[in-house]
Amino acid sequence: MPDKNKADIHRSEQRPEFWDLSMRCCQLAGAVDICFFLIFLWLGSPILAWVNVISVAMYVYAYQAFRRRRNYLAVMLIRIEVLVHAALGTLLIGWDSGFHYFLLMFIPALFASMHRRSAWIFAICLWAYYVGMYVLMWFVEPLQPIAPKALLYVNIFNFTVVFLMFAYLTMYYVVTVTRAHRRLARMATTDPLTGLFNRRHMVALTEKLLAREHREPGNLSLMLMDLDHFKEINDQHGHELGDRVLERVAELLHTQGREQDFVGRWGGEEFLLVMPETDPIQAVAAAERIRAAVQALDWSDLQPGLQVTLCVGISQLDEQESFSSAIARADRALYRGKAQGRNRVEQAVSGEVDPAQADLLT
Ligand SMILES: Nc1nc2c(ncn2[C@@H]2O[C@H](COP(=O)(O)OP(=O)(O)OP(=O)(O)O)[C@@H](O)[C@H]2O)c(=O)[nH]1
Repeated sequence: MPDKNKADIHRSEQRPEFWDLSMRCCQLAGAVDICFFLIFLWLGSPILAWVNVISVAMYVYAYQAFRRRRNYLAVMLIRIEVLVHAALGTLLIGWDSGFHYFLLMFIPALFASMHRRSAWIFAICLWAYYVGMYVLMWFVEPLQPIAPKALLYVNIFNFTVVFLMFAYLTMYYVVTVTRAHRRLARMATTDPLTGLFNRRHMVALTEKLLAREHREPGNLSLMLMDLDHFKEINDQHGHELGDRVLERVAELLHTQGREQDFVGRWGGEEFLLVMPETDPIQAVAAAERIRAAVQALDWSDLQPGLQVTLCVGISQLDEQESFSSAIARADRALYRGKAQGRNRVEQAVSGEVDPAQADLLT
């Protein structure tokens, strides 16, 4: 493939929203030009009517070019159409027709599609073109004038179209940018496989909670969970099936928490459930419920006979204790559960881990 084409395709994959918006512009502009064709036929201005047929053809072609990702060609077609159409409309029926309003639509498009320096150069050229046309029409009479009332209607129509297009495109742009922001925020805070919060976000959420907890101590419980013999599941049935197991367990954990709890993927096959306002008895009961629910999961659709269990380590935040220290205690409890045969819930001992060592674990 020639390098130029490759570069064009590469550019087309950047800022997809802009190209999507450009395709919408083609549809809108094509529809407006069909209206113009009918209006100018009715007003008895056949040259302008047929100019609009050419314009519609150019927009159809530009739209097809966008679909084939030939964005450079499409953008050139649109630019030529708008520049020539505005100039012809103005020359034929006068400045008061308002065809020059369409040139203003270029300004945001230039800055959205080009490097800043090129955009400024084009914007200055556009300004010169606009002012040149205005000055020219001071000295030249329209070549195919229409009745003053008709001119007023054309002006109002053009103004309204540009007004609506600006409003619509701005709204579309804002919606697209907001959606992109949300997508980025979701990607930054969730684990792509399970859809649960990722470790970084869990730390951030819990730290926030801890700040409140240290001001007004309550009962904050941490539940660290780790699937048993997960390496064997991967080794015996494949990594793909291992991923499905993680997804299904994550789904279950997501449904088990209360409204104030939050759950995330802490590591490979480790999960963390943070439970505010939960005393040790409630935490153990919740952990037992989860342990039993995981054990009871039905895997027959994925791998008949598969059995999945997990161990849970629970810790309660001690007064003025750091998050990493509480997690480290839960981790110790968890591995006690592993050592005692797995598929178990274990409670951490208060003050079990030296907070200095605990920092190494998060
Ligand atoms: N399929 C899959 N496997 C993962 C993922 N992340 C980590 N693992 C695997 O999880 C396994 C964890 O194994 P170990 O740490 O030895 O623990 P285990 O086999 O569960 O043993 P115990 O925890 O002692 O019961 C490793 O084989 C990792 O490759 C993942 O996203 N998908």
